[in-house]
Amino acid sequence: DTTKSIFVSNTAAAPLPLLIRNSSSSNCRLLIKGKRISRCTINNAAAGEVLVGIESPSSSSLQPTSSPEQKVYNVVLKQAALVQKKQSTTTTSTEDLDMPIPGTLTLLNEAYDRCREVCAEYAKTFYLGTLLMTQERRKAIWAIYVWCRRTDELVDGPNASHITPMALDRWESRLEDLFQGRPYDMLDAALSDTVGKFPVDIQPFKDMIEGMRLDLKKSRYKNFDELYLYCYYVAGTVGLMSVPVMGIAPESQATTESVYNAALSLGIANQLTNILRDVGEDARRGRVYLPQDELAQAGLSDEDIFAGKVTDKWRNFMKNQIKRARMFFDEAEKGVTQLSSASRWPVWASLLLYRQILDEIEANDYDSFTKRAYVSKANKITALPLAYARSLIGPSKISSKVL
Ligand SMILES: CC(C)=CCC/C(C)=C/CC/C(C)=C/CC/C(C)=C/COP(=O)(O)OP(=O)(O)O
Repeated sequence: DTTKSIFVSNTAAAPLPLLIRNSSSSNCRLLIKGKRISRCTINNAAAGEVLVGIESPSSSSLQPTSSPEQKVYNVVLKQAALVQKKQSTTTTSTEDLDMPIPGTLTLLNEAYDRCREVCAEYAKTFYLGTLLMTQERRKAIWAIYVWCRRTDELVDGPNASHITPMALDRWESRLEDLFQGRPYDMLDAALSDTVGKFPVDIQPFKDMIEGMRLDLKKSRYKNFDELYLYCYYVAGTVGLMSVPVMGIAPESQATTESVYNAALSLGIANQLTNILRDVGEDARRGRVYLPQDELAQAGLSDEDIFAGKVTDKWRNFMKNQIKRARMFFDEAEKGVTQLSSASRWPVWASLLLYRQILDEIEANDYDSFTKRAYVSKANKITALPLAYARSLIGPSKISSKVL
């Protein structure tokens, strides 16, 4: 196994090595060639310096799930295996033989229609993108979106202050029921139908609920390990849920696992971006979703976050955090080309648009305390054709070798 060393140029300082090794090398980790997902640790040894260390598991994934990314990686493997199993049995699929009970089809159509409305209302750009997908796929994405939104609303919505861990347990048993074909309400029925049609595993859904549990009891993250796990729970899971529906291009030679790793990275990148954008808003709710050890290394404390002053220490801290979020976007990019052609455009669009928020944070001189970085309409409009152009590039033998 080879060890690659590339350089990240960093303001005026000399370039510092960014070590990327693959899984069997010691002490360094990143998601390499689809072998495993990883997360990066940043040490700001001195102002302006960044060392992005990427450690690898010291042993195989058969070991007990001790570290966060081992835990996450096992979910990736499980989901990838399910997709492969489904692919190998599709020729004998009984899907079309299922006889709908009279009346259920209309109800189901209504359920999907309601999901469509919610998606169109709350995620306009993404909704437009889903219209490019096949009918079956877009309905499935709407159903997944609506379930995620409802889950998120349990802890973030108007009734959030009354939410108890017990309510989340009930939500989880509803989830188990719908996966077994026993939906509780109309919107659940749409998802129940979706998970019967596509090889979606229940684990990412359960993990998202786990993320909500975590959010109820935790408002500080000791280090990036802890933050990474949180980001997986609340956003990486969405990537894993989406790929079986979006589909991998039939001509793709990338491993299923590598595509899932990319999807996971996009979720993590989006969530990290969200966190960096919403520092002030979260602080006003008493929450700091930033790694405490990295804050301390940068000479910052919670008090500085609550005071909300943009200082050089803060700017340097943010530069490193933004760099890390961009690395996750870069990893995600490698997987988008492997998706089925109609799914690539909306994914590129969301990637390009969300990544631009990081540019906006920079343009705001890192003031995420009083400003909410957003992408202007003009920038949105230019991103869409760019996303479209990129979506025309599909898997090639060369790119699959890179993965
Ligand atoms: C890259 C490959 C192979 C596949 C794509 C897989 C996908 C769709 C990944 C994306 C996962 C995703 C959309 C995660 C959610 C992340 C997130 C932080 C959403 C923010 O939601 P809101 O809080 O509603 O956002 P705003 O506050 O910006 O409106």
